[in-house]
Order: sequence, then structure tokens, then C-alpha cells
Amino acid sequence: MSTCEFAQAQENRNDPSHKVIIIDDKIYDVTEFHREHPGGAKVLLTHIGKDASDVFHAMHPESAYEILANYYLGDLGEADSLTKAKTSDKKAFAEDIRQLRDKLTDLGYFRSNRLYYLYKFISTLSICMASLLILYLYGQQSTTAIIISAFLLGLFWQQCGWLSHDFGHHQVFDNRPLNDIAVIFLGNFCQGFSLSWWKSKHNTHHASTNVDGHDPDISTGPVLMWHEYASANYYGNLAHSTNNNCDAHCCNATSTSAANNKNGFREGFNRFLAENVFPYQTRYYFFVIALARMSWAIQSANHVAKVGALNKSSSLRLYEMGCLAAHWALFLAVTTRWIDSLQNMILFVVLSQSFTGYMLAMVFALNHNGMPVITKEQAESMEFFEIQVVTSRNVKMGWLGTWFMGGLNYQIDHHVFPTLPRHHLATVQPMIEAICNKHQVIYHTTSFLQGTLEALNALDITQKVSRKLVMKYF
Ligand code: HEM
Repeated sequence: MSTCEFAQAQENRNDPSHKVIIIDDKIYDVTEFHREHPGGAKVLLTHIGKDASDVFHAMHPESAYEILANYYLGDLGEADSLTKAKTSDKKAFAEDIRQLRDKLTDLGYFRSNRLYYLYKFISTLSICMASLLILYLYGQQSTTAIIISAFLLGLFWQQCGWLSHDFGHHQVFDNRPLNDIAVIFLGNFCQGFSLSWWKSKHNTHHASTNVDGHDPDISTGPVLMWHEYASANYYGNLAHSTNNNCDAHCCNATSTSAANNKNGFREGFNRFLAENVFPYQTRYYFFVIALARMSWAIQSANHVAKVGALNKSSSLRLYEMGCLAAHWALFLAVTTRWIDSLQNMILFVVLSQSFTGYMLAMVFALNHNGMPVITKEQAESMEFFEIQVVTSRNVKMGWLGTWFMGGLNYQIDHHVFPTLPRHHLATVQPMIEAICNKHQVIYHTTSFLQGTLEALNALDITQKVSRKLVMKYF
């Protein structure tokens, strides 16, 4: 590359119309490619202008390296500020993690035990069979049987979620499409959650964990706001739009009174929620998470209908839609055919959906909520692996707890190596912790109760900030 071309490449890094990323000290222009990216544009956009080396290595098969070569612009300059911003201490930490990754690869840790996953597959489907059998045999006679069946169905959907998660991260098969087929069966058909919705959301979460404005998992506001930035954004925007609307209404002599009334009602309602509901989120947290499964199922259907499949394939989209429709048709058929009274049908639907909501959301809250939230600017000067460690929480559990949490109690270790099969996490965990201790990177482990209290404390801190902002703005 000529000096002139190189200077242009460096300049493009700071030009918003040019989208470039850095991988292994080489600059790549993804201005055109980002829309075609098979993993979706959203995840790639979280790393524009940044060093994406570790996240790239964590998420791609060999074939992606050949495609990458097409977008090469030039080598990164010695004096580039991006690498200087990271301290040599943190670079050494990242280097140790990379060496561990290479060692684990050589030792075969990234290959799954197929027997383990066969056992997981059969045992998970058995929970569904037990639930359906109880409903089929006793659904017409016993409310207790309906409650037990709903609980087992909820447990099945939760365990199905963890298993889809493993396939979705390509932990099981080397052949990537095979993993995706398993996710469509376990996710779309069995659980009612879409592969494309999940990948787009979850992979973006992995690429930018707890980064404000990037990580979709901490953008649950205004219903649940996990950090002060969310609260500040919400109340700031609300105050701004209220003032602007007021100016527009007051000045616009031609606006009809009906439109004014409608806008006025909406504003009044939003303001009521902002003043009297959202600043008290710890009071309704345990009620809201019962709705989590329904919310994700609706988001899934919406994603497939409006956005389509992750790789833009229309046949994958149709396949996903068909499996989602089959899921709901089967659920409806079982509920209406095997339960006799309307009252018990409602009970079964409400309980099965909310049991899953609780069992999934309580684990999710433990993973990252109440851990540091970082700004996009802070993320720039941090190593990818450092972000993964300091924003995640491990939970100390026995085998039953580990089974219940789908291995996600090893959250830090899963985030450092997302494609590492679940059954190797316990062995690799002390190796990662030792490297963190050596470089003084905080590796946070708690009990289930302590972690839940930390998450609730984060909600509490944020709701207090919200109350102060209500007083400031309204
Ligand atoms: C020029 C740069 C890039 C190229 C050429 C590229 C290429 C690809 C390819 C070929 C796939 C499909 C892989 C498969 O067969 O499963 C893919 C998937 C993906 N890529 Fe990239 N990618 C780039 C940058 C990035 C970056 C910077 C990120 C993260 C910030 C990213 C995240 C992902 C994710 C999450 C997937 C989905 C993997 C899955 O199926 O689970 N990519 N990319």
C-alpha cells in the first residue's frame, strides 16, 4: 500500500460515511459490506472504527477470513491512537487469554462431546413429554395436574432456551448450518423464539456487553432501567419532547383541537407513567418478569415478519415463520383439546407462560445486571476480553443449580469463549480466573441470592436517580 493510500485509509477511520474496522492490525473497509454481513448489520456496526480482532476471532468460521481479505485497505500505523489508548497491562491480559484460547483449541476443548448433547436433547424433550402426558391423562379432571403440567412445560421451555443457546453459539457441530437447524427446531418450533431474532439480539449483546447504546439486553427501559444512563436518556428525552410539543401546539394556530386533545392525552399519560410508575421499578419487577416470555415471543414473531431472516434468505424466513406458527397452533390445540373448562385453559396458559418468564428472567438478571455499564467511549480504550470479564457475573452453584441455569452460571467464562461447549466450562473456569487475578482484572463470583440482590440494588439506584430527574424536569 502506498503512503498516500495508507494516509487515506487512516483518514477514513474517522469519516462517518466510511465504515472501517481493524482486525489483527489491518484496516478493512466495510462501507458496502456491512449491509450484506451474514451475521446482520447491527452487530458489525457496534465495532465501526474500532479494533474488532478478538470479537471477529470469537464469532467466525474459517470461511469468513477469505471474505475479509476482499475488504483490506492497509496496515494499521505504528503511532495509531487506538492501540495506544489500551494500557500495556491490559494488552498483556488479552494476550494471555488469546494464548489460552490457542492452547484449548490444540487440546480439543472447542470440540463438543456429542453424547453429552444427545443426552441434553433427549432429557430436555422428556420434560415436554412428561408435561403433555400429565395434561392428556388428567387435564379433564384435575386442576393440580394442570398446574404441574404448566410448571413442567415452563421448565421445558427454559431448558430448551439454554440448549438452543448452545447450538446458536455453534458449540455443538462444526457444520454451522446444522447448529442453525437445531435452533430452528428447539427455538422456533419447540419454544416459539426465532433464530434470527435471537442471533441478532444475542450476538450484539456478546459483541458489546453492557455497553450503553449498543447492548440490546440493557435497553429494557423505560419499564426496567438498569443504569443511570438509561434513566438520564429517558427523562431527558421526555422533558425535551414535552417542551417541543408544547411549543408546537402553542404556536400552531391551524392544528385541530381533536389532534391537540389526542396529543395532550398521550403526553399526560406518558408523564403519569414517568412520574408515578417507572421511578418505582423494584415494586413491580417481580410482576413484570412474569411477562418476559410473552414479550420475547412477540418480538420474535415481529422480527421474522418485519425484518426477515438474518442472512436475508427468503426460504429461511418462510421456514422460521412456519415453525413459529406450528408452535402456537400446537400449543392452542393441546390447551383447548385436553383441558375441559375455559377457566382451567386460562390457568394453564397464564401459568406456563409466566413460569418460563420467571425461570428465564431470573437467570438473565444474574448474568450482567448490576455489573458495571460502560459508555461507548470507555469501551474504546478497553480490550474485548476485559469488557467481557468485568461486565459479567459468575454464580457459584452445585450440579442442580448449574443444570437449572443451563451452565450460564459460568457467565464470565462463556463470554470469554462463547463457542466453548457447555460441558467444558467448569474445567476452563479456573484457568480464566487465574489469568484475571494475575492481571488484576475483577472476576466477580457470587451466590444466587447475593447476585439477585445486586441486580435489585441496581434497579433501586436507578429508580432513585429517576425520582431526582422527575423533580428536576417536571
Ligand atoms: C469484514 C468483516 C467481516 C466479515 C467478512 C464477516 C463475515 C461473516 C460471515 C461470512 C459470517 C457467516 C458465518 C457462518 O457461516 O456462520 C458472519 C457471521 C457473523 N459475524 Fe461477521 N464478518 C465481519 C465482521 C464482523 C464483526 C466486526 C462482528 C462483531 C462485531 C461480526 C459478527 C458476526 C456474528 C455475530 C455472526 C453470526 C454468527 C452466527 O451465525 O452465529 N462480524 N460474518
